[in-house]
Amino acid sequence: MTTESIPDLAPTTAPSPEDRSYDYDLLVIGSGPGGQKAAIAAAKLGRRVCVVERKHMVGGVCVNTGTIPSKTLREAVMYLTGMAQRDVYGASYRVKADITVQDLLARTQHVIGREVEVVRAQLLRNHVDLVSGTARFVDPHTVQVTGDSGAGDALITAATFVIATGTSPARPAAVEFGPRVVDSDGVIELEKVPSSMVVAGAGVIGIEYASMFAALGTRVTVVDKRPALLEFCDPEVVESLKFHLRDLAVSFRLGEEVASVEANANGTVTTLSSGKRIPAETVMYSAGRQGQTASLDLAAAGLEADSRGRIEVGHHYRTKVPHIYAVGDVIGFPALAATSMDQGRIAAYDAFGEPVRDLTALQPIGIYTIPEISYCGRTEAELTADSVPFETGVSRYRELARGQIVGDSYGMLKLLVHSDTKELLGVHLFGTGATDLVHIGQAIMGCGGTVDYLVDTVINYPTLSEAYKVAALDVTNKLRAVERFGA
Ligand SMILES: Cc1cc2nc3c(=O)[nH]c(=O)nc-3n(C[C@H](O)[C@H](O)[C@H](O)COP(=O)(O)OP(=O)(O)OC[C@H]3O[C@@H](n4cnc5c(N)ncnc54)[C@H](O)[C@@H]3O)c2cc1C
Ligand SMILES: NC(=O)c1ccc[n+]([C@@H]2O[C@H](COP(=O)([O-])OP(=O)(O)OC[C@H]3O[C@@H](n4cnc5c(N)ncnc54)[C@H](O)[C@@H]3O)[C@@H](O)[C@H]2O)c1
Repeated sequence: MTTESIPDLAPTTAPSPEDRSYDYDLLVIGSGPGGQKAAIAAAKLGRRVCVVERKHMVGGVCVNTGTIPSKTLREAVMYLTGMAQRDVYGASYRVKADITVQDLLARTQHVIGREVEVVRAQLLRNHVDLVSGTARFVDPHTVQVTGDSGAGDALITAATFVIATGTSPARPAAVEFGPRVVDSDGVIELEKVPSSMVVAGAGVIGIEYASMFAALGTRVTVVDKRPALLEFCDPEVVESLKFHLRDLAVSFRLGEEVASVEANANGTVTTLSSGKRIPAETVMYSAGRQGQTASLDLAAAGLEADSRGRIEVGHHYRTKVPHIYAVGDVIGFPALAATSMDQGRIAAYDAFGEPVRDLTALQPIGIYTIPEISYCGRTEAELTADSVPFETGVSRYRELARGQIVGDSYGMLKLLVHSDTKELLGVHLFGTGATDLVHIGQAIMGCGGTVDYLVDTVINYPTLSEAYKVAALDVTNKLRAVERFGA
């Protein structure tokens, strides 16, 4: 939550590096992407930095329960099911016939372990102290750290603070969670791949896990109270995703609310507000997240959180208490790992008077469904609402040599181009490599480039990047046709 109401204070309120009146120049609470980058940025400025994190959570939600486990699980699913190769070797192609949770977890645990080591090593070599435990404010310059091992509490003082405590899954009071009813933390600890599953809440988390389980052969029913899926994305792309998921036996119950979930030893029954009852072996709840601020005693620091546990910040992520910053998921939208990292870096620079630029408005979105989705810039609906004249250019992977080689016949790239200036306004991708490929379009848009750049640029062959060239020529042909027909 960023707001204009918090004053943009400058210059820094932090003491000089020589001032030793506090234990640290910066104390960071939480070691997820936001906290890590804040700590390292401050350490690079020669500051004395400490990070407080729970023993089993080094690397944050990102490494332990969120981004990294889910994306590694997806990779394991893609490999073991042979999903990406079925266009080439046939619909019955599998790398392994009976995929167990152990098969999937082997890869996930390996990657998590390595990532935790990377985080520890980076903090260590930058001389950042990592203190194990849960932090709670005692006053605006002091936290009490309760050790995980039951060791006594420690009081640590600091001149400045970055709160990067992230979020945890929101758990409705009416739903009893257990072995059969899990949230996104519990789904990576299931004992077996369920034969059927209800996914309650089709945000990004819900739809990514729905894709993975559907690929594993689970019969998935997706329920969401919103009438449309991923409504911020290009509707054509979302339609393609739904087509693919339906092909994997996913059912959609959109515009429907989960009223209650009953679980027993045999399975679960999810009741919707419309009265429908859906039986399934497992239910995964992914109906939003809650800021992890309850344990912080924010009032002792002069702060408060909203009803969803989020902290309000102003320019450069400063809270209303000038020496305390908040970054990452705990401040709300967009709640992404990459954004959190940059917010952490910017907050640390601001705290210590280092000149820093704001993030550019052009933010990429990457959704790791099967197949994956990515976009950057404007959507057709936004441009139409703003009366911006535009033309589209489309490239289908099935017409690219690399698309045939990798066996992706469904992928597509769509460019949105200003009809008069030829400026690139948006890029939307669906299919193999979408989350990487989007950055070509982002770079062109970031530099104010036009579609002519793509027309005049030679692109390696055979690559999926060639989709940009094909789509650019498509737009240009359409624009030329308007001129020709108009004349
Ligand atoms: C299932 C899932 C999949 C995701 N996939 C993606 C993705 O593909 N791409 C993407 O960009 N983002 C993804 N995200 C979001 C991404 O994980 C977050 O945006 C990112 O982790 C937020 O970073 P953060 O800095 O806010 O800290 P977090 O990673 O949220 O970590 C916060 C840390 O603070 C610690 N903490 C909390 N309170 C205290 C306290 N009082 N004392 C000490 N420590 C404390 C916690 O233990 C935790 O380790 C996903 C999230 C989930 C849940
Ligand atoms: N690839 C990525 O970038 C990625 C992946 C996963 C998560 N994330 C981040 O994590 C955040 C949280 O994701 P999320 O999916 O948990 O939250 P969300 O708030 O985006 O989605 C929750 C969904 O649950 C629905 N819902 C809530 N209560 C319901 C009910 N009773 N019945 C039916 N539907 C209900 C809502 O309508 C909403 O669509 C995202 O906003 C995103 O920033 C990002």
